[in-house]
Amino acid sequence: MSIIKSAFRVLRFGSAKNQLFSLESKTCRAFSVCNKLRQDASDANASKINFYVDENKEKGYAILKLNKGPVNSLNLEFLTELNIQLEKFEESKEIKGVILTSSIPNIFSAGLDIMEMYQIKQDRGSQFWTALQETWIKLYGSNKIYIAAINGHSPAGGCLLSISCDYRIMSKGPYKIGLNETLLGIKAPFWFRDTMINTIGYRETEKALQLGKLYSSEEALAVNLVDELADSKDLITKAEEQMSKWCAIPTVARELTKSSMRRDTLSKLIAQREADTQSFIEFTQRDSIQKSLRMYLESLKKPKKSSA
Ligand SMILES: CCCCCC/C=C/CC(=O)SCCNC(=O)CCNC(=O)[C@H](O)C(C)(C)COP(=O)(O)OP(=O)(O)OC[C@H]1O[C@@H](n2cnc3c(N)ncnc32)[C@H](O)[C@@H]1OP(=O)(O)O
Repeated sequence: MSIIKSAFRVLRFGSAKNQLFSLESKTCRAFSVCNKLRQDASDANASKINFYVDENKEKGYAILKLNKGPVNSLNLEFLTELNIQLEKFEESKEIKGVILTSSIPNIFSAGLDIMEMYQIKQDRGSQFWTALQETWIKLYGSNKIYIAAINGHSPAGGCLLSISCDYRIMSKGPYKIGLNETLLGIKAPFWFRDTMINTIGYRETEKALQLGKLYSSEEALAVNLVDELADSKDLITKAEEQMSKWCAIPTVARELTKSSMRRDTLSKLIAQREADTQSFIEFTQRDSIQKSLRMYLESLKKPKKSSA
């Protein structure tokens, strides 16, 4: 939204302005549908702490630590809470940037909660998908600086969260990151795909998405899926060093540059959010998809084989 707003300020006249205005108002309508949901989510989760926020107003940035055990899987309530927090950051005058990480050792995020796609009612499915779209629009379209400190596994939706940031540092270790949707029998949505293309390029994305490739941290560095590796103990320090560097850049120039790079990709989804939600519902209701999801869920729940 903020990027759309910045773009709106720059493109004062002509059809581009009208187009952005229409995109913005569609987005606002979709956001207002979520307002009740947000209230429900904050009531239901009043006693749980699904993330921690550590704001350092003096330095001008915050650290947001995902904390929804066991694996930070993204369900409707969690996404709704996150969206509220992202909005708070966006509105903050003191916060220039956010380091996005996880408090769960070895796990950044396991991606979408598969239970939100398996045997769900249409209403819930559409609320879930709308909330996910909103998270991506807020993160990818943010005027703030987002640095992902990827402290562990980051498949599928977890990878999307990190590639929606401006810079990624990943812990060295036996961790995997990538868009592995085909391994679940599903196709990555076009906006996941486009964010990946913008990060690692067309050809690498074409291979990665078809193969459902999960990259090791070294492989991820080699294809620019992440920008830097760090020992786990140094991850946050390195992210803070990087954040100081980004914060030192003149704000308006950086924001306008970011928005000019991301506007087209964002506009594509903003222009067709409802159709995209319908397509998610239609796709996930297919018997073949439900069967694939069931098998994938079973494989996750199988007792792990001993490596000895
Ligand atoms: C047209 C539109 C189509 C729809 C497109 C939607 C796109 C989808 C994007 C997605 O994000 S789908 C989710 C993809 N995620 C994964 O494939 C990751 C699966 N998880 C793992 O590989 C591992 O859990 C892990 C992240 C590597 C962590 O391993 P670890 O050994 O530490 O933990 P586990 O024992 O495997 O898991 C603990 C516990 O959590 C459950 N779980 C794991 N991931 C998910 C998940 N994504 N959703 C729901 N539940 C998950 C796992 O089953 C275990 O449960 P219990 O056995 O303890 O009950």
